[in-house]
Amino acid sequence: MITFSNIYADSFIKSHEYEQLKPSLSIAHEQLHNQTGVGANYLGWLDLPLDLNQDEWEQVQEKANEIKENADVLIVVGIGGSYLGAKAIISALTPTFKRSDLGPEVVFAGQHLDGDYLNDMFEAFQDRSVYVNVISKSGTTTEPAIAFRFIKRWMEERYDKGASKRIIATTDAKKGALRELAETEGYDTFIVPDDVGGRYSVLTSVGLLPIAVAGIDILELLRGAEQAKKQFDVNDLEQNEAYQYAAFRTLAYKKGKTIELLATFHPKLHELSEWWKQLYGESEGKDGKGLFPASVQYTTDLHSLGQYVQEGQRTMIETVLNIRSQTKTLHVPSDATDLDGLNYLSGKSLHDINQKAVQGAMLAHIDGQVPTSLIELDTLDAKHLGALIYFFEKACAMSGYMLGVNPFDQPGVESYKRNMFALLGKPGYELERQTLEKRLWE
Ligand SMILES: O=P(O)(O)OC[C@H]1O[C@](O)(CO)[C@@H](O)[C@@H]1O
Repeated sequence: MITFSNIYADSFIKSHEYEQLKPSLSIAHEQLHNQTGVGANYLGWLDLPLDLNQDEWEQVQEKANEIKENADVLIVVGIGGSYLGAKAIISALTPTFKRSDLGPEVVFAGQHLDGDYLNDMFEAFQDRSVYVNVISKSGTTTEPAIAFRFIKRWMEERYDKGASKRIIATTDAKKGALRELAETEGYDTFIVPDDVGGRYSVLTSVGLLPIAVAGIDILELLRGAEQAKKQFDVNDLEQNEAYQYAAFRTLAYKKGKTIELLATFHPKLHELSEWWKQLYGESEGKDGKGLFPASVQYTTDLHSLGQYVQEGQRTMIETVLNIRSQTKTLHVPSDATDLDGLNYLSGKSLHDINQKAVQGAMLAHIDGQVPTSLIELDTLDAKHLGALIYFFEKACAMSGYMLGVNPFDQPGVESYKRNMFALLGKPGYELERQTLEKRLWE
């Protein structure tokens, strides 16, 4: 279902190096599965594919059905792990150009602080039936909290007391500002489990509700993850392709590479790259360590960043994420005049042409001394994406442990927040405000 190959990088990383990494991999595996490593309170994601009970799944699906019946639009309010997973799966599995007969459109808010975006949204959806899913595990994240204040007011102006029936909160089971607000307002709620961090939460109701509203089969997604769990929980480098990926990137880092580029050739995977960047960036980028996770979307970016990848500083590795087969594809028509010189491609599918671009780019980048690996899905569907989520999460946790960091915290994210609160004049930040303002230019 999912395969990983590092054969294209074997001149850069030799087989004895993988051999020598095996003890570290085994230790990381034991730490994860025996819950003896750092951050062991946040390992709930390891069992999500098996744990989601029938009741919970049915409640999510039932609420999704209600929204599908009554709404034209679902606004999902959240940032980071509270929206990236759902956005990734929905973009991958629904048509790029939305058709109104395909159920509610799922859109996102609260992922930045731009007022134009909210204004545009209110204008666009003024005459459409709207539901809102506000998602915040902590309940205190500034961007979604501010966006939700605006959206809540707008919903109340439109639906009066009926607004509370159209707003669903996904948050902590017991504590936090959003939990309190939801209880006061009488919103329906879903729970973010205590032991699952935001960036590992796509297979909880955080991701599953918006994904189900978009018409995607969430059971298939979970089945895919369950199958992946069997495959990627095996403590054996030869058998476990998630561990091979973790080993590849770990060894590349040890040999001085500082950037990992995730390259896709399918625009529908663009948002999945965004999800991947948060997963790896927040999990590994700490204590002065970690590969910087960046992404490119080919072939588009072969005409911009491709130049750098081919000939710029040799600091990166590339991980190509490819889809082997496409069910619906177009075939190049033949043309009597052949003025564009493309008749040599007549009858070929666009997918096959894209695959030649994958091969051509990989070989070129290998020649350009970029160690390149390949992750492949047989096809793009809910089951494969469920498996891919588990593959990346498992490889990320393993890489983090081998790197010697806590892959489940994100202390660095707090620094900008403290400064922003101080500069905004939040009570309690008076001293910091003075110091910061002195440092600012007039
Ligand atoms: O769901 P919350 O608590 O609003 O957090 C959203 C995101 O913010 C972060 O905590 C970083 O600020 C991420 O780790 C998380 O995914």
